[in-house]
Amino acid sequence: MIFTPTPLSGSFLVTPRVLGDHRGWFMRTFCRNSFAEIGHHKEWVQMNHSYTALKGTLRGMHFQQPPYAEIKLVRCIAGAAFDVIVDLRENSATYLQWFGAEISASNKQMLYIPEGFAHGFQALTDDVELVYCHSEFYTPAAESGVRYNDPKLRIQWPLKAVEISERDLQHPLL
Ligand SMILES: Cc1cn([C@H]2C[C@H](O)[C@@H](COP(=O)(O)OP(=O)(O)O[C@H]3O[C@@H](C)C(=O)[C@@H](O)[C@H]3O)O2)c(=O)[nH]c1=O
Repeated sequence: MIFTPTPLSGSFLVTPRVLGDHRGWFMRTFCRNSFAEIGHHKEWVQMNHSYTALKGTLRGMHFQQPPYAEIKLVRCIAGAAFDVIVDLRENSATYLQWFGAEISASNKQMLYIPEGFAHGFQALTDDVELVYCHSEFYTPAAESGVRYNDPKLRIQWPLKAVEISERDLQHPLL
């Protein structure tokens, strides 16, 4: 597994080692020993899976408030997505900066998102499926978000945003 730091400290693009043979391929998507290299020691307590039908659909930007802040490990298993994180750690040198990367079923990359970040994505194809590992339980009372088009963030989404949920349109501006 290769951990490539993003410009936002503590977050990584994770490239699994794909072992191919005449049957197809095999890869490890999480290993406690490998992830210890980047200081990950928490347990995953929830795994989620979402399906997004239409290209251009945007979900985010989501996070949970402390004490339910969570680490997420996001992987795309069908289609492709532009995955985005925003650093919301007030004491961070990259506070309010964003980072985005294409994750897809074909590049098999994952994004490791520490606590203190908002996360969202835009579907780059129809029929996008994401799977998530979470270090905290879903806690509706702690759910929070920032607006995908907040002028203070100026996230460069690759496509016109469509099919945004009512909740995501209502997130407060920074
Ligand atoms: C996240 C979540 C949602 N739900 C419910 C709430 C709602 O009825 C339905 C759909 O939820 P949402 O509209 O929040 O789904 P979605 O917009 O896909 O939410 C996801 O967005 C991306 C960007 C993330 O980072 C994820 O952590 C998660 O917040 O599922 C759960 O039951 N458990 C969960 O863990």
